Amino acid sequence: MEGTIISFDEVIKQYDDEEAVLKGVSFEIERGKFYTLLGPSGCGKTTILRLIAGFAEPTAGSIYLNGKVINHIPANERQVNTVFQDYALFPHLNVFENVAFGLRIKKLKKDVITQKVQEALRFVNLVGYEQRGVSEMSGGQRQRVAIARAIVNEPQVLLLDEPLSALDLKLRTEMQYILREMQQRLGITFIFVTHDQEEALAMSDWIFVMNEGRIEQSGTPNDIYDEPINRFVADFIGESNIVPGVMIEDYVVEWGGHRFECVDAGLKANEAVEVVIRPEDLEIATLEQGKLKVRVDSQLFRGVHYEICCYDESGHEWLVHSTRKVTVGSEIGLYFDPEAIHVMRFGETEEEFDRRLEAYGEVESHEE
Ligand SMILES: Nc1ncnc2c1ncn2[C@@H]1O[C@H](COP(=O)(O)OP(=O)(O)OP(=O)(O)O)[C@@H](O)[C@H]1O
Repeated sequence: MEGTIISFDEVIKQYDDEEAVLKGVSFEIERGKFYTLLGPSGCGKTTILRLIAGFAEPTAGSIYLNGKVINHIPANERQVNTVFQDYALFPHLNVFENVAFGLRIKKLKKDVITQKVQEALRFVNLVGYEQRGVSEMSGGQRQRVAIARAIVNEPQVLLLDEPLSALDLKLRTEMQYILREMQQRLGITFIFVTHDQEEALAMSDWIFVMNEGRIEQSGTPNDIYDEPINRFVADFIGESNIVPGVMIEDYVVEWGGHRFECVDAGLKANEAVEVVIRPEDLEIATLEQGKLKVRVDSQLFRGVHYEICCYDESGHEWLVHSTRKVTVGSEIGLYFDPEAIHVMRFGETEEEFDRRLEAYGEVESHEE
């Protein structure tokens, strides 16, 4: 079923007399997609999950589930389940009993419970582990038991609070694939919390980037990576080179005393802007071919690429990811395509950014 399943309308959450943890958050979640709340520690991600689950109530604003306000509906009456960071499994129970727990509370018949638990275990690939104590399992296996326990209740929404953070890198990557695949097979809406930007980019249909109780930007992983709307998002999602510049006119931006062709438009002439170029979009070139002249300061081998730190004539630092090795101390050129430049307005909000893109689209279609 398509359509909105959860929405937040200007939700504020304040604990005691302290500064609000959520400062007016609005968003819509569509059925059957994989959403990620991404942001630094303390920005309010877990608070959003707690509000959706019913473990906390908003101070102001409304939360809707299937079109109905659920601000005061108790947690056990919402078709929502949570997988916590520490899995919250019962250590003294075996796998079967951990997964069956919620069903026993609902007093379902024994054979129905067995059938549902088997189905959930099949889903997470743990058939045969029914009698195993959860304390005798690996982190990844325990994670899968926690997921089985959540999906056995057939929730409409599954909330996952940093479920992979306790795993080592290899297992985490493996679980990212498994979770993503599981979400697509189940067709349940997943709302996943992480502070790991690579994890968010790899797994999500849609990302909300949060900072200090607000959503800074929302969009597909590509939107957010390619078109960050401000310095916070550009810095938080991947590594970026950010320089102050001036928009001369549509498709021409200037910084460090040089003008460059770009693909951005819709800003005011002579407007002060910030220019973003990703390190992997800078190519090592000769001094003649390069658009920027820089001196190589340091170079680190990172396995797939070299991470090269350079400085231009005005002392600005440029980070380059390249498979080519350079000589530290040498002068080199850096080449980039006009598409590699992304121009951001200072402190632009998401609404302003959307309006600018829309206005720009109208200009484009007039010209056709
Ligand atoms: N029950 C509570 N009482 C008072 N303050 C709280 C409570 N729960 C959370 N907070 C505060 O709310 C802010 C946001 O916390 P939240 O757990 O939502 O952030 P987060 O983005 O999930 O962070 P993390 O990634 O570290 O879990 C923090 O400053 C936290 O100290």
